[in-house]
Amino acid sequence: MEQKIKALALVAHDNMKRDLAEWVDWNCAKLSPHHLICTGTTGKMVEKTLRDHRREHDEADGPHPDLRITLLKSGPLGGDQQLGSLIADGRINALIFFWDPMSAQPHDVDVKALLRLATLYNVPTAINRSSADFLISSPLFEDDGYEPVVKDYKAYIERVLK
Ligand SMILES: O=C(CO)COP(=O)(O)O
Repeated sequence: MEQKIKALALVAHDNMKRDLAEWVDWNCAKLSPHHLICTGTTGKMVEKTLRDHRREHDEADGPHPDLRITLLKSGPLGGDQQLGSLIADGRINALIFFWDPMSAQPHDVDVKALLRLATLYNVPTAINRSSADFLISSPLFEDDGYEPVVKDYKAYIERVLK
């Protein structure tokens, strides 16, 4: 049976982009069937990595599905916020975000907001290579029936203000 297409968000800060490129290269076959949604510069790198991988491994891997990849704005120019908005709309199934623990970012508040929304909406999130390895190799990654539970915020929404 065909696997359901997931919307996978991929993001990396500049110092972590090499790590993400290696991870994407290693996981090309698992990622390729899905819709990849990336911040701008990360997306360009992910797309190049996947195309190079396919060119090199063409015969070994057999026919490839078309790449589905969406490039949002670059992170510091609003890409993290665009991704956060997609999460709030329930349109992201997993977030792989290799953020840089050693450098301050000009858009630190956006980074924090993105990670906050991913937590709030219980989106499976990986923040480094080992957690990304665990996420993509989990049987739940292949399980089309798995729906993360989102807390019921009805009481909060309907609270009476004095
Ligand atoms: O800054 C980012 C995430 O916070 C990533 O943005 P780029 O993919 O455009 O480099």
